[in-house]
Amino acid sequence: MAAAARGCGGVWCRVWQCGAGGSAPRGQCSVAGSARSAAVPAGKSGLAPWVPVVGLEIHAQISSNSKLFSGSQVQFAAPPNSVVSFFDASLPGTLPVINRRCVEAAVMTGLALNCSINKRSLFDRKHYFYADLPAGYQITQQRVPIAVNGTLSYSLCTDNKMSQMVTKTVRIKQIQLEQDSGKSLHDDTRSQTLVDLNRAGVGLMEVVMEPDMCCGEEAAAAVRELQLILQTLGSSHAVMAEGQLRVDANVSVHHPGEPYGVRTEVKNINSIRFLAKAVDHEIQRQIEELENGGTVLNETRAFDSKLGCTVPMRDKEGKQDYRFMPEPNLPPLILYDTKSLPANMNHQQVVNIDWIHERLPDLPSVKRAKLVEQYGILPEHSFTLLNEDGLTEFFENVVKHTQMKPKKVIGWILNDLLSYLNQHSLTVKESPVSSSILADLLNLLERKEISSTAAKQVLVELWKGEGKTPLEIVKEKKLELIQDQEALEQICQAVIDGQENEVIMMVEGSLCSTAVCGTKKGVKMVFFFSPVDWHLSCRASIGAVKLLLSDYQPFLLLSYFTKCFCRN
Ligand SMILES: Nc1ncnc2c1ncn2[C@@H]1O[C@H](COP(=O)(O)OP(=O)(O)OP(=O)(O)O)[C@@H](O)[C@H]1O
Ligand SMILES: [Mg+2]
Ligand SMILES: [Mg+2]
Repeated sequence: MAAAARGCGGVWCRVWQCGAGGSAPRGQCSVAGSARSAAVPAGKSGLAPWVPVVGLEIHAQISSNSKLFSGSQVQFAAPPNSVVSFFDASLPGTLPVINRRCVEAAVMTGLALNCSINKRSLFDRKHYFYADLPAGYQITQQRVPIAVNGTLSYSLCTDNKMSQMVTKTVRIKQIQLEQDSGKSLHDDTRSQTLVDLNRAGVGLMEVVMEPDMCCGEEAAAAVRELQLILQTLGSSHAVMAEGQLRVDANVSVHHPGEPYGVRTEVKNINSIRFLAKAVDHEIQRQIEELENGGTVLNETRAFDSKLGCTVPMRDKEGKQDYRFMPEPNLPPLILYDTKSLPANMNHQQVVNIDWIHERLPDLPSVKRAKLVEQYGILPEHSFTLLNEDGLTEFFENVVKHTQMKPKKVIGWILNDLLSYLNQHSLTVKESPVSSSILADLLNLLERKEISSTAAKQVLVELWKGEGKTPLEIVKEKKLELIQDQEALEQICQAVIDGQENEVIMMVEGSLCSTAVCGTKKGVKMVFFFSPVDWHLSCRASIGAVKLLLSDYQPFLLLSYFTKCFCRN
């Protein structure tokens, strides 16, 4: 299997072809790794290369206190069937009452995704039979949804380099309001299926994207951006692990210039990483199928994360007839804008699109631009800041409480804080070092009271979360920089006098510019000092002397340091 970049679309749009190199093993997605090559080897079939097409349907649970059409609570992980009203259980005689909050959340989301908001939308019944859908139908918006014709811009990096980012846009076909279903819990040991209706009737927004993407990486980046937007708006918590954001990935392949191929739909993917893998696997599977003379069925599949491949779902739907019909118990949903708002009504009595528009928070793209503008940080760093929940606030708090320049602060946040948190699987909010403690530490560094090597040592102590302040640790570990030149000279002299063998004294980093050579009892001494802050280097040198003499061949290190020195 070989893959290559499509000339016009840059590295992101890939053209696929089964080549002489043979197929990648089943279940492995070779997209990310191999798609960078520019050449397109001839296919087995001898036809033009394959173009993958990907379109997503994303179900976002609306963050609301109560359900879409009933007053029962929305509560994740509540005891089974503890938050179910008569309406949710479809008892006869119950009627839907629309939840204003859910409507506002959908309008907000539509506006944030540049959609046109329909001032008149309709509800329909979509019929299918499943144990966790007691009514036998779902109330959705099939004919006229609440929002249509939007766009979502998302960025992704080329060749795994954060510094080379490309921004792409996917069209949003529509956003529709609909009910979630209940959950079926299969107990294989007792051959039973238990039904939990807690989720039945929770408000969902289904965001339907046009088939504008072409690989798993793009799909993943688009969903991540959508997730950030929803979380910024507060219209959905969008936590995938809790099922608040579920993705159906539609995938097909075709030859350039030919109509789109038959699509398969990989249902209910609940992790961004799995989404990328599922899409890439499905593209590969379809190409292999077609190259081997088979056909792609219009079927529903699931992603098996253990095997890393998609598998047909047991409940193969084929072309299911949903018998859509207008929901007779709900009138058209009417929204207003400032122009159409009747004189005797205010925004509390109706949903006013303009009123919501004026109150939209800054979206992630705007926040990133502001971070770059305000703090002079690199665009790719603004992406990292927004990617971690709470990291932007952490960074801004540190900046507020330190004299260190934001450009330097970002290095400590991204290199030290983030790598520690990642290593220990902690969120920013769980960091043992708070933003104000980190700011205190950076202030000591900025005031040249400690070296950056010492600051890193202090940070190691701070991670232990023992409640000591950076200054206490500095004093305890005697890490202060000695500013008194005479005292420093005495220390150096003592080191020289104390050595019998050849001595190399190393500075911080490799920016050495001054060497002082001396001899005592015929022993050569070489010192390297930092050009900026010689006493700072001296301090490090003392530690280095011990290290060099005990752990390393002084001769080998000497040649390395001399190289450093010559370079400068
Ligand atoms: N040839 C294709 N290849 C890949 N994706 C496609 C193709 N044609 C359509 N799609 C995508 O399939 C999705 C269709 O979603 P839509 O909700 O309109 O219909 P559905 O899947 O039939 O309905 P349901 O909501 O019941 O799943 C869209 O995201 C669209 O971009
Ligand atoms: Mg759909
Ligand atoms: Mg679908």
